[in-house]
Amino acid sequence: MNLYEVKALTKTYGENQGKVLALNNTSVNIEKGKFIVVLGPSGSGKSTLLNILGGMDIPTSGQVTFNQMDISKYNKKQLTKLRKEKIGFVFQSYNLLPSLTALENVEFSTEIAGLKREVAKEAMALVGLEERYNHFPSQLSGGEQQRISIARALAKKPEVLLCDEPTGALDSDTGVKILHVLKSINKGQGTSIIVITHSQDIAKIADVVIKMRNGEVVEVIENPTPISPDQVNW
Ligand SMILES: Nc1ncnc2c1ncn2[C@@H]1O[C@H](COP(=O)(O)OP(=O)(O)OP(=O)(O)O)[C@@H](O)[C@H]1O
Repeated sequence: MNLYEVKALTKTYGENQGKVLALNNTSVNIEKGKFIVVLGPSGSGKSTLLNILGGMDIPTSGQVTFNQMDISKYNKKQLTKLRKEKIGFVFQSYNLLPSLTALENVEFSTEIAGLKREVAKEAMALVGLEERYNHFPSQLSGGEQQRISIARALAKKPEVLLCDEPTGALDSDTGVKILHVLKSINKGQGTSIIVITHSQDIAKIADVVIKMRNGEVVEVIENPTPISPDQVNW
């Protein structure tokens, strides 16, 4: 079963001489429930693709379906609802609200999604931070802040977690811990996970690697034997 079907997707930014072709008539299917890595050099269109999959940006042309729904035709209101209810985002920067505690940051997301408050605590437990409810972001390490941002993304019970370089700002030990958290959510909750990375080594933990170059998906590689995050050569 496909979570996403991307057909002939093109995205251009700017106009005339300043025009940039970020995605160039590219197609790919993304299976449900998998741990997917999108791998490619800087400027190859990874973030642009992820932003369109997450309903944060709209294509110039082409089609994107999410659970067979054509989200490339969605208006702003429909995209907001999609992001609010179905998609969890994790970025390299944690984007936590500094004046809210860890738990309040996570509850914020639960409330927006219209779920019960307990879901926030469940999400904190999934990332192993039950003991940090009342800490403010400034009192937490980078890795802990990233785990809170993952909990916040999980606190709306999303179908998919879209992660743009989630370990980009972390040292190797902390990065490995974050990859373990993402893997355990994928295996334990069945949440589909899509991670962007430049790293060939991180890509080895994925079930499927989508390789991008010059705005196109150039290869989709199934990996029957993904390695554990502990084995990643950082
Ligand atoms: N909002 C924007 N306005 C103009 N150009 C953009 C915009 N966003 C992306 N681009 C351009 O589109 C191309 C693809 O960018 P994108 O961020 O998708 O690549 P990427 O593979 O994620 O790169 P990186 O790994 O460096 O983040 C780049 O040439 C980039 O400069």
